[in-house]
Amino acid sequence: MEINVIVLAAGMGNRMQHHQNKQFIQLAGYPILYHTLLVFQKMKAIHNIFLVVRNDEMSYVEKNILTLNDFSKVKKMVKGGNERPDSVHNALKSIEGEGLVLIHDGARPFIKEKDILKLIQVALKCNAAVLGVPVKDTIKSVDTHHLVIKTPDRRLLWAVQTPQAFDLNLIKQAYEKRYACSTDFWDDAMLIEELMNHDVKMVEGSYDNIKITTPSDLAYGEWIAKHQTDD
Ligand SMILES: Nc1ccn([C@@H]2O[C@H](COP(=O)(O)OP(=O)(O)OP(=O)(O)O)[C@@H](O)[C@H]2O)c(=O)n1
Ligand SMILES: C[C@](O)(CO)[C@H](O)COP(=O)(O)O
Repeated sequence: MEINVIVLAAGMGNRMQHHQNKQFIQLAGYPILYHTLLVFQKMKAIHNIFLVVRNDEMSYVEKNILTLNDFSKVKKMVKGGNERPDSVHNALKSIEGEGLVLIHDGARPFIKEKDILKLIQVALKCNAAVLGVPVKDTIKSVDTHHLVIKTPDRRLLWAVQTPQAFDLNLIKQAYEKRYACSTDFWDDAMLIEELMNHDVKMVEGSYDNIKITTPSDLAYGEWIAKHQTDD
């Protein structure tokens, strides 16, 4: 069974307000994207990595990141699209055959091997699984005037992360149908939930698996890099 990973690195990083793509910023001495790729490169269970980057950044990545280690599992660099789902769709089109695909944000460098393995085990059984953590804050739903509509039962709320793992054909079919999705969708699993009438299983991950999104995440990221353990 082939296990493929799509690593997404083609965003603009606007919320980071940095002159460079946020994935190229140094964290614990290496570019963020380097850390992310290395986790998957080192795993026996992972066969192929499809790295999605912006067209004008392909040669930068080739020269400045892929040369920092043995990244032989990176089978292809795929051109990113305007929005995250366009980037995912481009990558899915370049993966052939059958198997599992894990979709991961390049901006989540603290993903742990043990959580990926747990996710894969579940996805192999049920074809669609995501990593997440129970929310720590109380969440309120509000209307456009910020009037509180509802306070959902916190015990049932999880913050979803990546990787998200799917049977390759299932997620390909979902992406083919995505223009039929009437609402915006925020992650890949939402397409499976909304368009494929298929269950998605939540797998408990780690709070450290943050997405580097705003400048304060960099300082927190340095702290995580120093203190992270395998458990
Ligand atoms: N067109 C896009 C948009 C996003 N991504 C990737 O998807 C991941 C999650 O997106 P996010 O953190 O929102 O990144 P950006 O879109 O770059 O951030 P921003 O919204 O601040 O511009 C990132 O690793 C990003 O590079 C991508 O590959 N292609
Ligand atoms: C997919 C995701 O990382 C799950 O938390 C998240 O939804 C990506 O959102 P963004 O707006 O692209 O940061």
